[in-house]
Amino acid sequence: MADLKAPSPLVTAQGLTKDFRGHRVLSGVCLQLFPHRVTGFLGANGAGKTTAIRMMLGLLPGSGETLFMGRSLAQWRAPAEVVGAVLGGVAGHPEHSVRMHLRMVAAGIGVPGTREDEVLSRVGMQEAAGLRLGRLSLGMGQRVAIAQALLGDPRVLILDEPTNGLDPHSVRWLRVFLRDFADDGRAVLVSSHQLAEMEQLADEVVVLARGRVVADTSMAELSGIAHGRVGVQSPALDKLTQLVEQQGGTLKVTGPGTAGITGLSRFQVGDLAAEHSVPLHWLDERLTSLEEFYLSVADQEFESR
Ligand SMILES: Nc1ncnc2c1ncn2[C@@H]1O[C@H](COP(=O)(O)OP(=O)(O)OP(=O)(O)O)[C@@H](O)[C@H]1O
Repeated sequence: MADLKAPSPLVTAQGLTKDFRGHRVLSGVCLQLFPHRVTGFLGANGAGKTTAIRMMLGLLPGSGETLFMGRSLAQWRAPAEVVGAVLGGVAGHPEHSVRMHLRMVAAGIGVPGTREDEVLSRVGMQEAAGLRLGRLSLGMGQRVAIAQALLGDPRVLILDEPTNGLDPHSVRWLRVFLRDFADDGRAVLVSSHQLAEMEQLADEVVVLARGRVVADTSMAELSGIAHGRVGVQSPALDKLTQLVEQQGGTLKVTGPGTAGITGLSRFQVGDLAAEHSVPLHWLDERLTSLEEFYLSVADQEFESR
């Protein structure tokens, strides 16, 4: 039954597909971003996260579609009010002060006068307004990049690997900041290949492996699977669900063809599947990390192509 209270997504990306020189790097990627939610975009280096994010923002051509509150970004009169993006550190003239830089970006996107001080205070950088861009530490540069993304007061924030190179203090700050931003009814997409960090940052998670979504679930569910459930991949999950439930277990679908099972051991699940001719493409239990989980699924995906 449909959940009547489920909020509508602020962002819907569908069928994102991209080839680079005849090589497919994204295959039909779909994801949704919801208000009040921090969604993690998790995948190893080269999985396709940056490509997908750039396509969503209209910075890279390809097939598929991304709608922000029902419209493509190009249809919005003021896209900076819809989405802010952090795609690496702050890019500007190294001799410009932080304030000057933000003022110039604000003028470029049609944001009036004094908003730079407001966004600097949002990221705790009021004191740094007079510093030159070229003298900022990595962590400060990241905060200024976030301040820049906030200039248009966007409903959605998209950050590509924002924790790269950050010290633990800055990562903690980012967690609190993203939580506050989402609590205000906004949506966040944050990509990372660092699994432990993602577990702290995100409520929902979309796992990308070799250009495909291999899991789309809550972080709690994924952590549960990774840390002590039986994970399965099968083209016959409906039949497997019935069998598992008959045996007193529970099966939760976590992504295309993947699921987590509780209440049965992997031996029981394997035997049950064999007895009823349910094909299993992957079966594992008590994985120690999310990385093992998604690499196992990715390898299975890759081999079955
Ligand atoms: N401009 C390009 N030309 C050719 N291949 C590209 C280009 N950009 C990305 N790729 C390839 O596309 C694949 C996905 O890259 P992408 O940068 O999207 O991955 P990622 O998940 O963001 O990884 P990372 O964290 O390393 O940036 C990789 O195999 C990469 O080599």
